[in-house]
Amino acid sequence: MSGWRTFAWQDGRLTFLDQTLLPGETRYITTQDYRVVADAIRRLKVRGAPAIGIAAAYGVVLGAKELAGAAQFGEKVRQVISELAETRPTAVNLFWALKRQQAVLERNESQAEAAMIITALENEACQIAAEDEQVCRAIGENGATLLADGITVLTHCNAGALATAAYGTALSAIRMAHRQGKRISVFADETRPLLQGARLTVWELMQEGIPVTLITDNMAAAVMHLGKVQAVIVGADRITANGDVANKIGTYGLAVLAKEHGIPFYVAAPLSTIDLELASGADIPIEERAAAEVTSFGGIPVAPEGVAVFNPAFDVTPAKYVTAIITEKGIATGDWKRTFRSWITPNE
Ligand SMILES: CSC[C@@H](O)[C@@H](O)C(=O)COP(=O)(O)O
Repeated sequence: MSGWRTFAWQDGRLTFLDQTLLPGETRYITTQDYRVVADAIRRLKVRGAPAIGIAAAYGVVLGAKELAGAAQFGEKVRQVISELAETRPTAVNLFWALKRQQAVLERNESQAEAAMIITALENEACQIAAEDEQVCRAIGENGATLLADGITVLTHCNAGALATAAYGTALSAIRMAHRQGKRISVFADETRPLLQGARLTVWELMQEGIPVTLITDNMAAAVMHLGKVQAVIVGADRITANGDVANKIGTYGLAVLAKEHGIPFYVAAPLSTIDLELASGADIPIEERAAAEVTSFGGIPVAPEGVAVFNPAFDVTPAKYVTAIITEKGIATGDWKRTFRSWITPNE
């Protein structure tokens, strides 16, 4: 990637790229305050399921550092974990990463001093970030096997390096195929209301020299009908035991369209996005965001004041529309529950 990183951890400070300012400005925020991390997750300065988990894991470290020396240290760190868990409800990676930090706290709490617990939490956060980079690389290598030379793929939202520690998930597959010398072109949906496709996916792909064409969300049906797309590949915020997939609002429509046009619909995600505790997509909490995201565009009002707005940030694609789920362990093409169980050991 061309000289930018989603995260850096150095000398007890977290640095992250403010994604709300892209593509106009590449500005990093450096903080020692977990509240700044929580706020960044809420406001989508850090966004994308794996990236939210990584940011939250570092947030726990920052919170614990601030509490070093406080009475009832363990209890207070648990409160920081709860606060971070309140930031966004849909991406399960957030809760997966916080559970890992909670487990570190609980393993060390009875015999270790605060300083040792903080070191253990820091090691775990760095491990979560390092693992994500490896995992995304593996997802990309597995996903690239599905992308033939010369095809055009359509993607939605941003499932790229910005949404992870590096490489991305859906965009990792595209990246790896491109790096292998395959000629892959991309249609990027703009992804209303917050334009992750236009602002972030296009930015990432253009920096890597991958041919990308921007379309508005309502053009996807037409480009498929015109025979311009050979595969759809998206990321996920949560995948349930039966293979249902929550991802950015608009994904479900693309899956239905892909089926109608006989186009494969691929989902690329790490195992940390699979939630075996939920039986189906109906159980996934779907975040609803502020009306202003819909009633204005780039800060300019585009609807009469006071209009009623429904603004779900995600939708659920039923498993029957999913051709394959690409993970770091391999590619699932059905029999979801059994395949996921064979990949995920309890507590992983
Ligand atoms: C690898 S990121 C996968 C998903 O998190 C991504 O597709 C998505 O829906 C992100 O939504 P966002 O609201 O921008 O956090």
